[in-house]
Amino acid sequence: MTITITAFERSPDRGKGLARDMRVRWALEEVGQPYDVRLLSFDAMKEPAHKALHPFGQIPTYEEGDLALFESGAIVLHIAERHGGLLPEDANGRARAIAWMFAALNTVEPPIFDRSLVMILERDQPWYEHRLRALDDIIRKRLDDLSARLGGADWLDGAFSAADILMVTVLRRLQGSGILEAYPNLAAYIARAEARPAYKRAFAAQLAVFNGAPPT
Ligand SMILES: N[C@@H](CCC(=O)N[C@@H](CSCc1ccc([N+](=O)[O-])cc1)C(=O)NCC(=O)O)C(=O)O
Repeated sequence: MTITITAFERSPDRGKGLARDMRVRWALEEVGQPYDVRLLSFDAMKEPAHKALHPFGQIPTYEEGDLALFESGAIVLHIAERHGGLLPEDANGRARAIAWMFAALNTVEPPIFDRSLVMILERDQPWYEHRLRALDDIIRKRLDDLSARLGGADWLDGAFSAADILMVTVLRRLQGSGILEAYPNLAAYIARAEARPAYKRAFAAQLAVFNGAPPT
């Protein structure tokens, strides 16, 4: 059955793969599932047709037969549950991987995403510098603990999993901020993930959209 996801017609991240369709593309590439993409303008996202799929008028969404999903984390989990290779077979390992998925989106991503928003929307506000420093302190606390837990491991908990897809897409948003340089094992973790063929295919596909070329 055809899988269709939604993505920005023209991503504000200028093809850097920071929009949240990237994690869905990556998961689909990891499990070898072909997919179609419906590209949406900002205005189209707010139209009734899309809001019937996504109550908040955002991307990504995922459609397959009579299933329609929103929330990139839930979509990645669905892909991992429907296809092998992204979650451990054993029940405890699977539960731990799902805990790490929640950790990526609930514990690590919020201050990092807020930092992006502050830098875009609040740069001219009197509180900007203080707010940015406060967020950087929270982010460093999270990365201190994540770096200590990862140590010299390749992936968060044993084999590569859906949790690594989410965590790496969260951490990539810090590239260029100067924060990751203090965490060589996290930088190596991201590079390890970016070297995966499935990651490269997903990244190339979203970049092709930004460059206006039809993906090969
Ligand atoms: N929790 C939801 C959040 C979805 C979401 O934030 N979607 C964003 C795009 S990805 C977030 C995002 C936006 C921009 C950049 N960027 O780098 O420019 C990166 C990521 C969106 O549709 N925004 C339009 C709107 O809200 O009206 C999920 O994980 O799926």
